[in-house]
Amino acid sequence: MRVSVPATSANLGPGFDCLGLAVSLKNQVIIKPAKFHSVSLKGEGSNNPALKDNNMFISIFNDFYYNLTQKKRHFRFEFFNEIPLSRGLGSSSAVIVSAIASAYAIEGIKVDKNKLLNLSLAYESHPDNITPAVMGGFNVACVQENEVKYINKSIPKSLKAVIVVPNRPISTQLSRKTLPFKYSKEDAVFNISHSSLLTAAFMSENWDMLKHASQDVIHQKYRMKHMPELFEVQKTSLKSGSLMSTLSGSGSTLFSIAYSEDANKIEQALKEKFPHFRVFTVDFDNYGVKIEI
Ligand SMILES: Nc1ncnc2c1ncn2[C@@H]1O[C@H](COP(=O)(O)OP(=O)(O)O)[C@@H](O)[C@H]1O
Ligand SMILES: N[C@@H](CCOP(=O)(O)O)C(=O)O
Repeated sequence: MRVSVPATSANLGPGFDCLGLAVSLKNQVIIKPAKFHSVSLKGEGSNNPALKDNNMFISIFNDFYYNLTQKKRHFRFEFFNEIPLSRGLGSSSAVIVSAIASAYAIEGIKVDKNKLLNLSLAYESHPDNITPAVMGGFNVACVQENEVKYINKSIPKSLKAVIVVPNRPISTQLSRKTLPFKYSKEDAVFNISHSSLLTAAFMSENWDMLKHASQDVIHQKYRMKHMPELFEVQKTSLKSGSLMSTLSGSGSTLFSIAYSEDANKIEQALKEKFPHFRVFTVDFDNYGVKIEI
């Protein structure tokens, strides 16, 4: 049984805790029944011993598996991770979604994507990462009475994501603590209007509007000041032709969207200026979690 989940970029500037999209960078896990518990880990996180001994995927999987079957069994878990940890690309959402999907799939129990999304909500209370991780594409989501209400839309092949991953992680939990407790009415209006415009731009494929619509005043500046180089990354990306450039989730990744034909030029400019950061270009993912039994 194999499950793969895409990385996600949440907020997209003004859409704090409500907008997110999926990119074709994936974590994959293969699980087989076995005589003894064993774990193999390749790719991101493979040099982190804690992920072998105390793995969030395995504890969520075990809880769900036991609740579903009332049985305790041993498995071999083979992880192939492409999503960098704690860099704002939804690594924790990918773990949550894939662990729950796997517990169902290993027993051959079908779980529809809406149910999977709402089960994931118990572990990740803001829906802007889990929705694209499950559904793929661009997503607008909110939570009402413990249920995610969302609308999603595919992103065309004519766009690519240019991603800059700094060498320092940022924990989502800690990063949220650096944000103000209160905002002015002006800041609220600024973000509501820009987030609405950004949503309309994605829905109508009005890509030239992204640059104007992706502005935010409620979270990026507070977070990016802890890594001031990110302001330069953002400027360089926009100057080199990206359509928008925003902090990915809570950071530290800077995420840009570009027309496919401009992506290479933007990637090269960023690589030249920020040789100590990882810079790469990927497609968008319009499918979301994939379960193969
Ligand atoms: N591949 C993985 N396997 C197990 N746990 C993971 C994995 N990726 C992330 N995690 C867990 O999620 C935490 C990172 O979550 P978070 O700070 O929200 O970062 P992100 O922005 O990448 O979602 C890690 O410290 C680890 O506990
Ligand atoms: N809306 C959340 C998104 C966190 O995304 P992550 O990928 O950094 O976990 C926030 O801004 O805190």
